[in-house]
Amino acid sequence: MAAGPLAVSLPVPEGSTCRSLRELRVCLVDQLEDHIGSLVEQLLLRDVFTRDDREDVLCQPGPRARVRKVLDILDCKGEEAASSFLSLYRRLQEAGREPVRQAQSAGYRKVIEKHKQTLKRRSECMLFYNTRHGEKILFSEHYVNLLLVKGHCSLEVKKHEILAFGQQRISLQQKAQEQRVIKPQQLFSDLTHSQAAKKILVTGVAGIGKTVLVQKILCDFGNNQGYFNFDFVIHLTFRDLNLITKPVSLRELVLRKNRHLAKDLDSVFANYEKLLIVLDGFDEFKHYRACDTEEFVTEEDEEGEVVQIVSSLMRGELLPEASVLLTSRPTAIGYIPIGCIDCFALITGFSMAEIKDFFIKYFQDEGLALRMFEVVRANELMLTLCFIPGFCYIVCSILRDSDGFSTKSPKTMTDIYTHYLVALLRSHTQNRAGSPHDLGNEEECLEQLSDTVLNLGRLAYQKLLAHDTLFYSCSPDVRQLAGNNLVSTFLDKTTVQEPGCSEDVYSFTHFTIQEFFAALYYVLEDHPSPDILESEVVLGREVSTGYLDLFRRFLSGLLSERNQQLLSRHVRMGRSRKADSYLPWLLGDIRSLCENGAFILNHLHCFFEQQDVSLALELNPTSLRINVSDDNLAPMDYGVIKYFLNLKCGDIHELDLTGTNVSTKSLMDLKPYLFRCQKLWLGENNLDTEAMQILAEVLQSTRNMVQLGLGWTNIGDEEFLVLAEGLRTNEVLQGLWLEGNNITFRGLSAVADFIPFSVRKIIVIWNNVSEEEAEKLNNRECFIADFSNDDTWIGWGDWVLQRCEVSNNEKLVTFLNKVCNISIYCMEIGWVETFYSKLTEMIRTRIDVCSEDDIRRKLVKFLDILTV
Ligand SMILES: Nc1ncnc2c1ncn2[C@@H]1O[C@H](COP(=O)(O)OP(=O)(O)OP(=O)(O)O)[C@@H](O)[C@H]1O
Repeated sequence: MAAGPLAVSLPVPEGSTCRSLRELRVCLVDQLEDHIGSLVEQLLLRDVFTRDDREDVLCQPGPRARVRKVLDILDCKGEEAASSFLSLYRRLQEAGREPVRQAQSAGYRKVIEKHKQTLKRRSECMLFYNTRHGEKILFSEHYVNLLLVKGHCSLEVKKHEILAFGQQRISLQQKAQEQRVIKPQQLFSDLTHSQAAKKILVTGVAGIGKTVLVQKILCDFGNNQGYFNFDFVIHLTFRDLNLITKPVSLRELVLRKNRHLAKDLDSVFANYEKLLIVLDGFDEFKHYRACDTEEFVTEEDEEGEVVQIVSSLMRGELLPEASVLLTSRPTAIGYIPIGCIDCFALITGFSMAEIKDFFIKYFQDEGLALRMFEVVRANELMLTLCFIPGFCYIVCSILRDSDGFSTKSPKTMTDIYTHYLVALLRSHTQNRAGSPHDLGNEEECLEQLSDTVLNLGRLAYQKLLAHDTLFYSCSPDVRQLAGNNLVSTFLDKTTVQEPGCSEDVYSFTHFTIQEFFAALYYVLEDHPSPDILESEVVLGREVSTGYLDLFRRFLSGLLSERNQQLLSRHVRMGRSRKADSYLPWLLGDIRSLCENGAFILNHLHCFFEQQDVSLALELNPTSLRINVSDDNLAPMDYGVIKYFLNLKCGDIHELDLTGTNVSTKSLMDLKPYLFRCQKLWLGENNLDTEAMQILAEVLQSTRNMVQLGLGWTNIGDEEFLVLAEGLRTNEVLQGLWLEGNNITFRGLSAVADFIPFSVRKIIVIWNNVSEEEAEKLNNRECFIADFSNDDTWIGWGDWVLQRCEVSNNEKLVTFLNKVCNISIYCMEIGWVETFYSKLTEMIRTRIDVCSEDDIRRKLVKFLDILTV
């Protein structure tokens, strides 16, 4: 039997709720037997019941036994659960007091069923950005939980999210919102025991899943999974509403896509408190700025402009008790009359578990999915944006087509961001209000799109140079953009509440998107002002170290031929003249970095972005020194290093992996290249026996390695002895740097017998060696256990000074932190004094030309230390 409202209402006694329920038990069983199904679902939804509780109830024989089971469980759970139950009960009571309406009739029930079947059919397939014919994907098999949060997010949280990378970005997402996450059904339920929300606004950035959430609601409703408060859900999209140019009535609007309701629409409207109207994509509405109209339509048959009908529904002037769910990107919500919204919810996308789930559902083969997921997890930059389902989807489709980036393109980060940009441009400009496609003129369309992209790019570029990630709506460059529809695809808006006023703050969805747009602007604009790279070239120094790394990588990728071609199909661009000057500049820079041993990692990324193996032929440095030290290397960093080293064969004069957090696995991956190294620096990493085993194998057969640096790597006797095995057959090693480890005199003595002839020094200062033992070691030919060996240390000092010379300011500070610390107490040794006075000189010169205040301050501090 179908459940109707309660026929009789029970007076609920005062006092303890549990006790009251016990007293009312017999009557409740009578009253609730017809409602038990939906009641249990509601209890589950409010987290009063667990899934196990529900199972316990549902396996009882018959509805009366189920009610009794519910009451038993509530009794065990205590007061809070009993109160929640009571509030549900009261709602049923209230419904019971209302006059028995047509809703009860069998005919009405049949229409509900028919409508549900229609929604079920319409929502059973998932439509992706680029689904093609024959690619029917079942919604239920592909839907992944979305994080849906009630209430607004603070600016502080926003700021963190924009800047955080990779895993950190994704877990921030989860942590910040854990407390407020709700399920889609809870949007409509009365969580606070007050009145249920009737007018609900769901917002979130482009591609975050607003439309998919709507589909989820329709699908669940069609499948009788929840939403029992509603008899009908009517789905309207603003994209469709835009096509209506004449006055229209609500009845006509509904019937356009719901002909099956033609005969029964009166009943649907008559029961409007059981009706949910979903309006999807407010930001796409042609008239979204005119919604605060005061001209209302109050009857469902009254004709009016579409905007009047929409606004009347939102404000409750038309079908006052009907529920309305509105979705919109954040940038347009300022045009929704504030007073009409009861509940505000934000979709924040996926956290790590959901991203993984998405991959599993996408690839439909768990093994493959997990492999692909690992590819993404290893790529910080790619992972960063995966909180947006739309991006996740694009990444997956690219991974599928390119077999995990191993064979075909796209291969680089810029490729992925460009695909994302193109997909959004394509998907969200079609039929979009005021979009160029409306003009039906390809040329004009391209023009407008290009202008918008250029304007967005200019904003991104200028704000990047000013180190800004949040842009206030009052600034003219933002105001100029705010009215543009396409802009909402890429900008996010947060409204900040200040005492007495509120202010809109814009940001790109993520900082990386801003960096990407800034680079795009640099490519598209003939004379960007200021020209960041120009000033670098002219002034001969980097404007802001590190800060522009990602901008440069994107720039290189965007200047590559393949991305220029892809983009030119969607935005107006000639072959950028910048590419002609950029490549010689990049190659020239890489050449000198290889020769002087300065930090090269970001340049290698730029080189990788080009994906042009022929470039390697043009690059012939006199020596190959690869310095990537003092940066925590991510798997994608190793990828670009290996890419470069594969193209440049021959000896590697120096590979500096100091302080990179290199793992044993990465070392294993790098093994083929280690054989080619003449000098290998692995200091300041935690190395274990397995890592030593790898190095021992390299030492056994290398014909190249003359210097191996393992200072401060936390190795003790055990690890050292594993390494030493490799020395037995080695004939080329000259210097082994073991300073700052835990090796004992015993360990060192044990290897003394088979140290190869070639070895001239083994530096063992700061190990587990007493002064006396150090003395003994110093007397053996190659051990150096203090600073008295001038030859060695002068050589070391020269290397340090050269490294300082070629380091940019940021790297220099990191480096000075280490070398200024070492041994002030050794000042009386001759070479130390000379070394420090040269260092002081170098710092002075650097201070003179330093334009960055914070760096200058740090340099002055070092100077103070050294000149005491
Ligand atoms: N919950 C989800 N489960 C699986 N895939 C999802 C989910 N949400 C979104 N997606 C994927 O992301 C894509 C974009 O989602 P959707 O169109 O719902 O975003 P949107 O927020 O409506 O974006 P816009 O504001 O640009 O219209 C979908 O086509 C789908 O591929």
